[in-house]
Amino acid sequence: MPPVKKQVKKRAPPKHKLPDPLKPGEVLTDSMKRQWKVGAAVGQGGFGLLYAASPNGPGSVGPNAEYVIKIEPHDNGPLFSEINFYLRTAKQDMIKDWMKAKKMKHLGVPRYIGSGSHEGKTRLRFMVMERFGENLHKMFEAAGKVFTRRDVAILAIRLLNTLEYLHDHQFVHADIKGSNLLLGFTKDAQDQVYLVDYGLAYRYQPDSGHRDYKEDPRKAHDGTPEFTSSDAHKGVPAARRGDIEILGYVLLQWLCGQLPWEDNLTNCDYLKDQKMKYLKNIPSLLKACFPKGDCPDELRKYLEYTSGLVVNSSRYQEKPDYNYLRGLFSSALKKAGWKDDGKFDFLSAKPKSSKKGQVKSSTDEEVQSPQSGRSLSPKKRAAPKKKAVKRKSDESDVSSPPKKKAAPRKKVVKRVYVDSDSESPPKPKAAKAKAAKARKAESPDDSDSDSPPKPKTARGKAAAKRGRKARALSTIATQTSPGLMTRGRLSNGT
Ligand SMILES: Nc1ncnc2c1ncn2[C@@H]1O[C@H](COP(=O)(O)OP(=O)(O)OP(=O)(O)O)[C@@H](O)[C@H]1O
Repeated sequence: MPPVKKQVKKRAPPKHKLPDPLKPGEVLTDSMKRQWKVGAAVGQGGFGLLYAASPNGPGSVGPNAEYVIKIEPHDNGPLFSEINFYLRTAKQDMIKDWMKAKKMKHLGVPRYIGSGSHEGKTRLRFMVMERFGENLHKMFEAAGKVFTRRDVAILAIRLLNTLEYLHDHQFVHADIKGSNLLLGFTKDAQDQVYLVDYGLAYRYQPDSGHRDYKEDPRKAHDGTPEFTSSDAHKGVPAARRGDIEILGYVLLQWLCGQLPWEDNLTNCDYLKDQKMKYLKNIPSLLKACFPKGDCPDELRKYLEYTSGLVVNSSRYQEKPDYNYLRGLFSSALKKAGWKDDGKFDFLSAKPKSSKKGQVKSSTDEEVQSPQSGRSLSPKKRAAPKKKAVKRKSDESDVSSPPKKKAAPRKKVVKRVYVDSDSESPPKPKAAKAKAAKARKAESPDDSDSDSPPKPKTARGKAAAKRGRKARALSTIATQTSPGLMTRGRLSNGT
């Protein structure tokens, strides 16, 4: 008799819901008893709403308020996970000390400001953040879907700095992409880039040591399809090399306009096979992306390094060579005589209107306005919005993108929330009190994060039962324009 194939049952993901909106003027009190007044809505994610906010005081919250409050229903998982990440890694002193030790002027990790719970019509969880401006995906679109080689080199160095900090603090981000990279809010801070959305951040190296390499098809394909790492496609826990790989795809897209697998983003197995095929043969990837053969040298070397790091499971736990990778881009800048002054070329291509994420407000002009009198890269100006992704013939620094048509945007994507404190994830009621106690001891200043959301899925319950990390999945129907979608988020302006 032929062996009976074991059926792997797919678990239904939990449905995350959006919170009831707050009214302007509402006051929230965080776990440190600081009061925050809510202003206009400034953004919306798949699970939460964002409002401008100020420390409570007389008058209403102005359009230039320095803070943002992100809210989610109390029993949602992602914000709980995100707050946990911030508490562990993004306290102001930690960031300050790191910058001092590394002699850095800027680090793209947002500082933790505060968090708490709020009893309104329903119970909410909230987090106070620094306020940021436009996201890089919008800048990329506004620039005609190409960034200059100079901008990409500066961004690569900044992002490698950011990743090194996260990795040194036991976390990986696992969802690096333009729409999660925000510029500073004020005109003075427009040359600063912050990595946000830690809903997928994963503690790859808890105190007990680095996680083991283990493929699990049930957990496969987490992340944003075009950038998902090959480990994630195989259901392997996220590790440092995955962030390096994801960043490589982001840099590649910025330089060539479109990744070769963007023609079929709905098929995760296709994406996995394509990435594996190209990772094993970087020249073929470069040929597909740069048919004229003009791939910048630093990107080629970055991708070759990444290929060596990720194709073999034996290098899963390896610490990436951040210095080598940064050096590739700083040498390119030096060679071309470009300064890393942080004044990006793409700032002169202004996004037309805020569709989603950034709700248009009177401050939009300030956030998006080009740097006056700013000279562009030696070779070219950014293309006008919506122009075909083509480079002028004199643009020797970058080359034409692949001509493939992007497939209609993936309809259903998986949003995975991995509790950043993977030892104390959202747990079922029975385990909740125990987890709360442990968490409180770890995070004494966060009275809120001691009450994690209850998992509503068989998966969460099973995970808790087995005493291992909990993960909450959600699948939300999406149909969006390429790149704008973040996991499970309707980002087509609706
Ligand atoms: N600190 C901030 N200041 C200003 N805007 C922000 C800030 N953080 C996030 N945003 C904007 O709000 C939107 C939603 O943010 P975020 O991605 O963190 O939410 P989310 O619910 O986790 O969404 P996603 O569906 O992408 O996971 C984004 O478009 C982002 O540009």
